[in-house]
Amino acid sequence: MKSIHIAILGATGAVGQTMLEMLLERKFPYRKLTLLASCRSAGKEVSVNGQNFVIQEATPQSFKGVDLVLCAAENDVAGFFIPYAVKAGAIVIDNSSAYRLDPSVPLIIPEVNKEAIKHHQGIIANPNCATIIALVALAPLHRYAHITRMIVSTYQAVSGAGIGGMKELNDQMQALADHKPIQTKYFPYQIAYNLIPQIGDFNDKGYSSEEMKMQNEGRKILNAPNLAVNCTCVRVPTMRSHAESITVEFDEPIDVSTAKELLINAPGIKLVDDPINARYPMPLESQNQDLIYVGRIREDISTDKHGLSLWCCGDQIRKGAATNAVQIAETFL
Ligand SMILES: NC(=O)C1=CN([C@@H]2O[C@H](COP(=O)(O)OP(=O)(O)OC[C@H]3O[C@@H](n4cnc5c(N)ncnc54)[C@H](OP(=O)(O)O)[C@@H]3O)[C@@H](O)[C@H]2O)C=CC1
Ligand SMILES: N[C@@H](CC(=O)OP(=O)(O)O)C(=O)O
Repeated sequence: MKSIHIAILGATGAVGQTMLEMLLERKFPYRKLTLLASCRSAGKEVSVNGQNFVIQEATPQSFKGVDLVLCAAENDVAGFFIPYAVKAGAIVIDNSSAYRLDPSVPLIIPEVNKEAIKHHQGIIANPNCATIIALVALAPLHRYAHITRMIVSTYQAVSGAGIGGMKELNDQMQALADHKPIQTKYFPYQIAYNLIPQIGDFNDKGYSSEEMKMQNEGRKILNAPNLAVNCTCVRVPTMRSHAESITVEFDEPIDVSTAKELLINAPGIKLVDDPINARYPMPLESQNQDLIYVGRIREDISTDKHGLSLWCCGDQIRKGAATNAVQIAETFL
């Protein structure tokens, strides 16, 4: 693809705005850029790096002549518009979970399984943000010794729920400071000064939809249908950058120093692992950038199987969504 007309669907949202920033920051060589959102935003101007862009209302006709669509809308909006975009001949890189488990749709993290892009039939899916963060950190280890089991607890920032989630935390902090009643809309309970162990709906075994993504998407991305995953996802009152505690079992021995060596040279990772000097990944350090921070790497002392535990943090709007999608788009240049 030489001279690209690219569109962002959901361009006013947390992910869509960051996609726009990433296209500009990474100097993506587009010929034309179309920004689409709901009728509520039509005509609004957005400004990024001193450049102004006007938002258009998305309609089924919006995709005529578009080569690439970066979709940053919720499942129902993505599910409605994407078939029109594909019919119009565009390649769609979708951030929603609408198509992720469709066998005809590659589910891509460029650092992990870029080669699968070539099987696309018009749609390429961007994985769940917590899954991207975990797998960027784990893939270099998995290439050395296969991961057979993962036990994960996530600490997910409010921005994972979009622009509305960030506003809700800010508003609640302000209301509490002003001794006013707090409002909840995006989260089921007060999130300020709280933790909420629910992201998505629960299945009949008691796991939330967010927790099942780590298993189902992880198996597809790693091409490991028998990978055993037990995940607990928690919403925490941080603004940006998810954190994860991960314990993994491997089919072969892998010691802590080998794991550190593999990670220090791996793309997309910053190893911050010096606990004696209180250096470990934290969301305030990993936010607003694309690197996944990994640290606290240690032997799993609870088992004599080959196990390691680690802790990682990553900005889920950047590498967990917008940048991952733009990296996929760059493979079409
Ligand atoms: N936030 C995150 O960390 C991550 C989000 N994702 C996924 O990315 C997608 C977007 O999430 P996020 O940016 O957080 O959400 P936001 O709520 O911040 O943004 C939603 C976007 O969708 C647009 N939209 C809503 N309804 C329509 C419609 N009828 N027609 C066209 N556009 C519409 C909104 O436009 P308007 O402003 O006009 O309403 C807005 O641009 C979701 O699928 C989410 O699951 C994936 C990984 C991480
Ligand atoms: N659900 C994630 C963000 C997200 O949108 O994920 P997904 O695209 O898988 O729904 C969170 O709330 O932190």
